[in-house]
Amino acid sequence: MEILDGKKVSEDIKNEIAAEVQKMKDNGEKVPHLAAIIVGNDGASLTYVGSKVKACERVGFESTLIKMPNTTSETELLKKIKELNADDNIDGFIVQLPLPKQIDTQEVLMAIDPNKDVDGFHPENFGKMALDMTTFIPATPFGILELLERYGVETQGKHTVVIGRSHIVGRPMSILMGRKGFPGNSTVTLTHSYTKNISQITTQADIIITALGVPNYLKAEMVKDDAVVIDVGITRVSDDSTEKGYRITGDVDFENVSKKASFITPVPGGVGPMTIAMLLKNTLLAREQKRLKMR
Ligand SMILES: Nc1nc(=O)c2c([nH]1)NC[C@@H]1CN(c3ccc(C(=O)N[C@@H](CCC(=O)O)C(=O)O)cc3)C=[N+]21
Repeated sequence: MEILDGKKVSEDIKNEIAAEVQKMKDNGEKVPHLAAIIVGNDGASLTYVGSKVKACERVGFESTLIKMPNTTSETELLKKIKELNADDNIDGFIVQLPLPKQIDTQEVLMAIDPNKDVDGFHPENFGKMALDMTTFIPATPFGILELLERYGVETQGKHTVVIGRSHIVGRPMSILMGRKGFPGNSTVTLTHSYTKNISQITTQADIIITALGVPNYLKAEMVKDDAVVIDVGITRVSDDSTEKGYRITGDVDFENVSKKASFITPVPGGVGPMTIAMLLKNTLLAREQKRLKMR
């Protein structure tokens, strides 16, 4: 069994990005500038956005964090988005999800200029992704592809089972793994809450990607020998023995599943740090006005 070390690979990627930023500085060019809007004060969301800002500093990007109250109306948020769309100083921005219930998420995502949509959530970018066109690939799926690639995990002709059909992870992941190119060319099964006999499906999988948010969901009996297991789950469970009073846990029963898997991502230190690194990568591409295509 080999650990897919997202913490380490994300550091490598950040070093690569920092070197690109240094070149930009040496040439007297403007460095990439990422902005993030966060509405409300959900603890986990604030932590993630904080990590994104810190990562920007680390690679030499400029960053702007815009905090709006929980009571923000959709109109107010749309106005802020229009400002960022028009601001030539901002290369890319994200609106942290989830949003408070008075705000329609799809309306918000559609308001973002597709050229600044470094999350890749705008329907135009999502559509391009599905059509194998160059675009911003959503950061979490992009991070998973990058991990598979850097560890030389074969995806071609493999059966990939994705658990969970969220717009930000499961759905794009199912599309990307089945796309032409590398990593891709996989045969994909997308499972969700209406899937029957899920164990019968997961035990056929060469690659399993769980994005559910249910701690210890994926048990050893659900996994065949030598499967590749990618755990996208991140759930905070209270734990008084830790400094913060909580620890984070994935969807996978790591202790038992890791004995069977050929490759497995840990939580923490797997997909999470990769998500942040790939958001930076997309912002660099936005600055360079480039998009990514699979090879
Ligand atoms: N518009 C938008 N884009 C996102 O990309 C987005 C979002 N909204 N909303 C929430 C999810 C979640 N997400 C994570 C990012 C980093 C870690 C991360 O760094 N995790 C660390 C540990 C963090 C901890 O200790 O809590 C790890 O897994 O090792 C986790 C989760 C981005 N998301």
